[in-house]
Amino acid sequence: MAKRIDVSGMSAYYGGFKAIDDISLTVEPRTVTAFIGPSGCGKSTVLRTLNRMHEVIPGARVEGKVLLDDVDLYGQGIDPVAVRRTVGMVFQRPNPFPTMSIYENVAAGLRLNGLKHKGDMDDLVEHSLRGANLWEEVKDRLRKPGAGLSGGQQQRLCIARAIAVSPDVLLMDEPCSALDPISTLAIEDLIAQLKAEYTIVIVTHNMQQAARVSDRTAFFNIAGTGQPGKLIEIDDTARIFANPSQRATEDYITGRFG
Ligand SMILES: Nc1ncnc2c1ncn2[C@@H]1O[C@H](COP(=O)(O)OP(=O)(O)OP(=O)(O)O)[C@@H](O)[C@H]1O
Repeated sequence: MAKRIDVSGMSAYYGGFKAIDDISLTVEPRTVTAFIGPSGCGKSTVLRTLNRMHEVIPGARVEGKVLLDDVDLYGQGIDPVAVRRTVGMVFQRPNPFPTMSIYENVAAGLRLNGLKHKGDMDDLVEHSLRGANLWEEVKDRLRKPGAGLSGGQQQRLCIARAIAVSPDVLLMDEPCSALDPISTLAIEDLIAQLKAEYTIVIVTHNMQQAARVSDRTAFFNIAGTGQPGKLIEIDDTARIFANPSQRATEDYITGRFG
């Protein structure tokens, strides 16, 4: 059940340092939005505010609103753990649970959600691994350690783990930056398929990747070291790459800056 994300007037801090200033943007259900911009402009920080991972860092806080459909994720009585179940995340480095088997990596979140029935578990594990385009490669070695897979397979395992608990949104923080080109293409194909069911936001340093996988692109920038990151513009990806409305965006995507 893909949901719409609506960020308004959002600023994010690390202690006294304002890392993000007054961001507003909307992400429609069943679309892929890419966050691009130079290092330190706050792409990962914004991503982590979308599932309340930002505040895990001591002293970090968020101002403003993040709505998932009509629910304010920072509203009173909202459980951050429940938010993280609804808004799944895949990280830069594949991080399967190292001591767990392939099967258990996918099953772990389902067990936390209280699922006990073995037949249901088997079905959901298979469904999630198929959803992550990994089933055929691992179906005969489900009880082997997840850490024994290749980097690209491990990242697809992490995606299987993330989708197993049926999130509404998938956040991906440079999911291909540790992968070779073939594994990168496999993940990009997967993102194109997952879009049918999820709202996806991906941080990437790779312009071609943003152009290939996303419907919308958000360009962030910073005025200088120590300054907060700002959203410069968000628009259809084709437009951002062909005819952006801001000069800074054009300079960045044409490689004149950043
Ligand atoms: N845990 C942290 N504690 C303090 N400051 C942080 C922390 N994480 C990030 N920052 C700062 O917040 C700002 C934004 O960082 P962030 O990682 O969001 O940028 P980014 O655009 O994702 O960068 P990159 O492309 O290099 O990953 C930077 O100035 C960074 O130094």
